[in-house]
Amino acid sequence: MALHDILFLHADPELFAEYDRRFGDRYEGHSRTHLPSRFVELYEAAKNGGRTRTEYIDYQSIDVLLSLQRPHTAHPAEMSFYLVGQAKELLFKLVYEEVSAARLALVVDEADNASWNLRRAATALDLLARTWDVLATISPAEFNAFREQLGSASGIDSYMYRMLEFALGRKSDSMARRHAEVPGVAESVYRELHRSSVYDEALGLLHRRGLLTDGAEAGEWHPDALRQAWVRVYEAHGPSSDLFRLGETLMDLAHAFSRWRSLHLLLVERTIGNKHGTGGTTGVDWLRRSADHRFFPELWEARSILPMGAPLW
Ligand code: HEM
Ligand SMILES: N[C@@H](CC(=O)c1ccccc1NC=O)C(=O)O
Repeated sequence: MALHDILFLHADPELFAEYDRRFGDRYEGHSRTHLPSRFVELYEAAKNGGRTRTEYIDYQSIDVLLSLQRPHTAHPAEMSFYLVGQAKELLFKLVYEEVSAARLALVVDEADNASWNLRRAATALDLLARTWDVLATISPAEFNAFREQLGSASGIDSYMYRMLEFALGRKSDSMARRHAEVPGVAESVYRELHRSSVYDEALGLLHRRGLLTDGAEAGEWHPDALRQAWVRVYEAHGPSSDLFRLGETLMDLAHAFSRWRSLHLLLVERTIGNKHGTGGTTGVDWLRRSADHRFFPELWEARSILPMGAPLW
């Protein structure tokens, strides 16, 4: 069993004592909170008379999940950085799945079912936005202790994040290209790049319901027509309308996403200041521009042109 094998977070002091007895001399350089997973497995198996799994473990592959924490250094703060990064990826996937389900519901004219999925997506994004608080407990010096080991790895290459952006309608050839050479990933990223977004499908529904009537040029809606369509929704429809609820739930999602970006920017500024990013950008300046982006822009812009006075509903 090589010591650089999968490392496992475990709290049982008996386990450490046993490990020390057997491999104490090979322990050097490793955090005392981590042990090779194979060792833990065999130890648990011996203790349980050969039974190594429960239905709980099987149901969510907990053992596999907990064997995937492999920080590259022994610096204690790296485990938090690593785990939060993994947790964010899982949550991006959850948001992506819900957005995909909403897109499908819109294709078949089920606005309320779409809003139901979007509501869950927005709530998961709120949770994602709060995870920055955990990273804010890592001081700049703690982060610098292991930052070099990250090499050129950066969240900018999160393909789950990128697919989510594409599914929401922020398509970018240049961002897709970053994954073009990655087998097993490129296909999914490019499929999402070329698919209609959840916003495209929402606009399709507005069109079929008679709220978006003119302004299509070469298969693209004119932004004026889109702004007017949302103004019509807000003026003529209240909370009892499925289109009103769709508009406001899309807004909840866009709002939560923008909050995630702004809090990321703030966290990065407090942690690395004006240093360049590991992904090759200028860092905070680049993130500031990215934080200005809004999903479903005409929904935001409709706010500026909604007339004063009581609505019609
Ligand atoms: C101390 C922690 C972090 C710092 C200092 C940091 C810093 C940065 C910087 C400087 C960038 C710009 C790209 C670059 O040049 O690297 C970036 C982009 C990005 N980061 Fe982070 N980051 C941190 C944690 C995270 C975590 C945990 C995630 C979650 C997966 C994440 C997700 C992203 C994403 C998705 C982008 C691309 C944003 C976009 O395309 O608009 N970051 N980060
Ligand atoms: N771009 C960051 C590093 C970063 O975000 C990162 C690096 C390696 C693995 C994951 C990362 N971010 C998300 O989890 C930096 O410039 O320090």
